[in-house]
Amino acid sequence: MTRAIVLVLDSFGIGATPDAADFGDTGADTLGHIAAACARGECDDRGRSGPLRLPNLARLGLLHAHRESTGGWAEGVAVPADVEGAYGYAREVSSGKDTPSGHWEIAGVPVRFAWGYFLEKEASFPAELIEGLVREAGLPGVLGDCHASGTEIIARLGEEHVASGKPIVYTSADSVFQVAAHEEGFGLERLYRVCEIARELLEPYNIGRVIARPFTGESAATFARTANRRDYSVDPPAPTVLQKLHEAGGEVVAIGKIADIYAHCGISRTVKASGHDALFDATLEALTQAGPRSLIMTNFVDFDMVHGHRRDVAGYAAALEHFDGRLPELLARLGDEDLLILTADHGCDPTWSGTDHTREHVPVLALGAGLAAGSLGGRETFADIGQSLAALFDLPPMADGESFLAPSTPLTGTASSGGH
Ligand SMILES: O=P(O)(O)O[C@H]1O[C@H](CO)[C@@H](O)[C@H]1O
Ligand SMILES: [Mn+2]
Ligand SMILES: [Mn+2]
Repeated sequence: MTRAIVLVLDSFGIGATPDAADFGDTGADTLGHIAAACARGECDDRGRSGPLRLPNLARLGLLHAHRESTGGWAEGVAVPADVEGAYGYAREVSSGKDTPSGHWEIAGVPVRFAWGYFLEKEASFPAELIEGLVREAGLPGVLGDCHASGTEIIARLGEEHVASGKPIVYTSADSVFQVAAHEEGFGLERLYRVCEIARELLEPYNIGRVIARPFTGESAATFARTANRRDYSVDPPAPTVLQKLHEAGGEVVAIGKIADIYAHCGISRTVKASGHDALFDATLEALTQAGPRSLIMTNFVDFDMVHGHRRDVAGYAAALEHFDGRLPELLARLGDEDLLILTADHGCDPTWSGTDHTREHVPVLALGAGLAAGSLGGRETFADIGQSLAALFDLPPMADGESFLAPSTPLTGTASSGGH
């Protein structure tokens, strides 16, 4: 029985990386700044109050990992006497601080090439791209064509979109082309079709993702994005550990956005769920069903999408506390040979300027598979996770990363005994 559960807390950074200055992110610290705001009483909102409480993540070593990353304890958060997990922090070698780069690097494949970006804040897209999209998708035109926050732009242009039938196109500091349209007025399937056409037209521009952003509501005051978001990613540049495991006969269960992020490469089964409770429930259910050689990977997107990008500090704190509160349910279901890894794909410091991601270390919290409790230190790349998974599943080593699983763990013995 060799099973791994990888939970990606989307955007949960634990302190700026050495190269953060290249991204304008010197001093960013998603966990540290949320903790400090809570300690100052600034997050007494929506049913939560006081210092940040993360007892279960702390037992796994989160606070120790954050201290190793930043040099200081997260303010006001209770530090446990004993840490039960192996903990560390990892820096990113990929060129970007976007979601696909982070996830692919976690799976052992860093993105060393430079993505294309739309850098202009206004009139962001080349005229021939928009002309092609209007022509091929039969559109009356487009709105937006700028850098924007997705919630702000539907409040600003949503009514004009509904009246005109022109979809809203926008981008950000990430390598993305996003299309927002009303789910009923414009039509969900039509929006997906527009995105598929855009995906093809964007081929020369080296853009990582096209994202469909459907919304509902009657007016600017009530427009709200729905769970029918869909991401159209390019394929990872090389086979990830998900693909290696899948091809070797293992089962890869992708929960939430995971399948979209990996462009459906190396996925055995996709489980869609919306909201952290549903994602957590789906993860528990998948673990109950998981066969002897399986990887369950879940992306908890709301940390990023609902709180990080929205610069909603109290909401981020509450979401972390809620996630932490559910962790014991998962820990209780883990077998001795199971490996649990908690990590993140980039930062999105909700106290930072703008609305974009922040270049940060991510936590690497690991439990099980014979790992001793204690520090894994600073890891040179997120790919150490992918390399560890390759070792766990007795796959050929990945080109990048160093495994943190000791060669003498019981699992290596299981693997070499030919049990699978
Ligand atoms: O502001 P919204 O639409 O949430 O967009 C954000 O989500 C995108 C993909 O994660 C990022 O590139 C960022 O721009
Ligand atoms: Mn992300
Ligand atoms: Mn994001």
